[in-house]
Amino acid sequence: MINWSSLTPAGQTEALARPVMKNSDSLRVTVADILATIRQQGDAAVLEYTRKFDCASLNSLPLSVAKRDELATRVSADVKDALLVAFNNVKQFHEAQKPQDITLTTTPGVVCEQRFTALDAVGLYIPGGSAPLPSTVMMLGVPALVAGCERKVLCTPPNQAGEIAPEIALAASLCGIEEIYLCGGAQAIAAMAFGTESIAKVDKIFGPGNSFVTEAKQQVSQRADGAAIDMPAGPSEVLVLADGNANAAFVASDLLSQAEHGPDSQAILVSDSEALIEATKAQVELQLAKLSRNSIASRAMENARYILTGNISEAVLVSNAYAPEHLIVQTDNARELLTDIKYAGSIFVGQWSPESAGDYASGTNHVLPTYGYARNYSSLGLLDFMRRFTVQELSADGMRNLGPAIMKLASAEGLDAHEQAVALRMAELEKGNEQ
Ligand SMILES: NC(=O)c1ccc[n+]([C@@H]2O[C@H](COP(=O)([O-])OP(=O)(O)OC[C@H]3O[C@@H](n4cnc5c(N)ncnc54)[C@H](O)[C@@H]3O)[C@@H](O)[C@H]2O)c1
Ligand SMILES: N[C@H](CO)Cc1c[nH]c[nH+]1
Ligand SMILES: [Zn+2]
Repeated sequence: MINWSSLTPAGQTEALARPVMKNSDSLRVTVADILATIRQQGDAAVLEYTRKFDCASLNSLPLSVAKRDELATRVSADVKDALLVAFNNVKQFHEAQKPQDITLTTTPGVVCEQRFTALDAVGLYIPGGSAPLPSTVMMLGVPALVAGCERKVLCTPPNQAGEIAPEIALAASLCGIEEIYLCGGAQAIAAMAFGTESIAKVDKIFGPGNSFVTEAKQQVSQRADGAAIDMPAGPSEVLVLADGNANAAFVASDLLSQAEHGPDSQAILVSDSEALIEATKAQVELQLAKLSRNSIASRAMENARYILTGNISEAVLVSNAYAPEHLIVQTDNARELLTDIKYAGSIFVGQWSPESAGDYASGTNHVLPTYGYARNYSSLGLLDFMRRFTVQELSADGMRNLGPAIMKLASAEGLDAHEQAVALRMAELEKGNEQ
């Protein structure tokens, strides 16, 4: 247990350090090598990396729509029903995010508009190294569907049989995704960003993944010939902020639900109650022993932090300093604390709101900024799949009204051609030529 007030500022920074950031230099080099190889060798290199990292020997990357649909029939009826519940909630919540166009007359005769249009080609990365995630298909596929993106390209690592999980196939079919490629990791990101013989380049890449995927997304987004990305969404994180009245079993289960994603996941409990921290630790041991992914979760829990604060206000400050991907608030006055919480990807309020609800089925998006990027990035939403652009139209009167101000500003900046573009029109209007 870490006693927050006994730490120096440097100690506080160290206590909130993310574990995966430590080997970032070698990660950068490994990923840069993979990207360069895919740019030079295309499909052949993607297939080779797939053999190496996913132990799947494939002859080609696409998975046909017929195969997608055949795999989807293997999903059991109850899982299909649950997927439909989740699909409908996620769809409703993202449909509610549809933006309104704006049309405004700023000066008589000067009309300004803001319009929205769907991105053409989007790349959807679905992690699959450790667990196939059909829920992530919906978190990316539903907003792409609601936005109306023309091409939806899904890449996910194949299993050793060279297939994908039936649930991923069904979720893809619900979202109308017809282009599926069997590849994962940095090589899949490179293939979508630069294009290969079989995968045409996309405009923007979405989706979470491990540190190789996250680093690859960062690198392709920095190249002119690469692609835009949604956000850095890497290994899962959860911070639970709880007071002495919280249910220790609930708190432990929330910490473990993220720990089981991967050994690099991070789980943090911040509380003003030493008793709650001790009870949670005991619950973690009890529950951990029964998990099927015990060894993964145990390794992640080696990086877990239990932080004791003087009061709940200080706990909120700790949470803001960490800027967690998920913040679960289990205190008596959970909703009241919302006004003081500045940075978190998604917030779960009260003891009946486990992170699992948002991960699967409540309707909010589970693709969220990690590594502290919740400070300046937002949770994924419909607008990320759209472009915003403006339109303007000046009538002759609009030109008469606004022209003098434009000419004055152009002249002040010493930009004669700008001034002339207005002056020529004003001269025509003075001659009475309005057509
Ligand atoms: N932030 C979010 O919104 C969110 C949502 C869901 C999942 N996640 C996270 O996504 C991650 C999924 O990770 P995963 O590993 O299960 O699947 P993944 O699909 O992200 O990664 C698997 C790929 O990693 C590559 N890889 C593995 N070892 C490698 C190596 N030594 N060198 C180069 N490449 C290598 C391989 O290409 C493999 O196909 C988890 O950390 C989970 O917490 C985050
Ligand atoms: N917790 C993950 C986001 O960090 C999303 C997820 C998918 N399946 C279960 N959980
Ligand atoms: Zn999860």
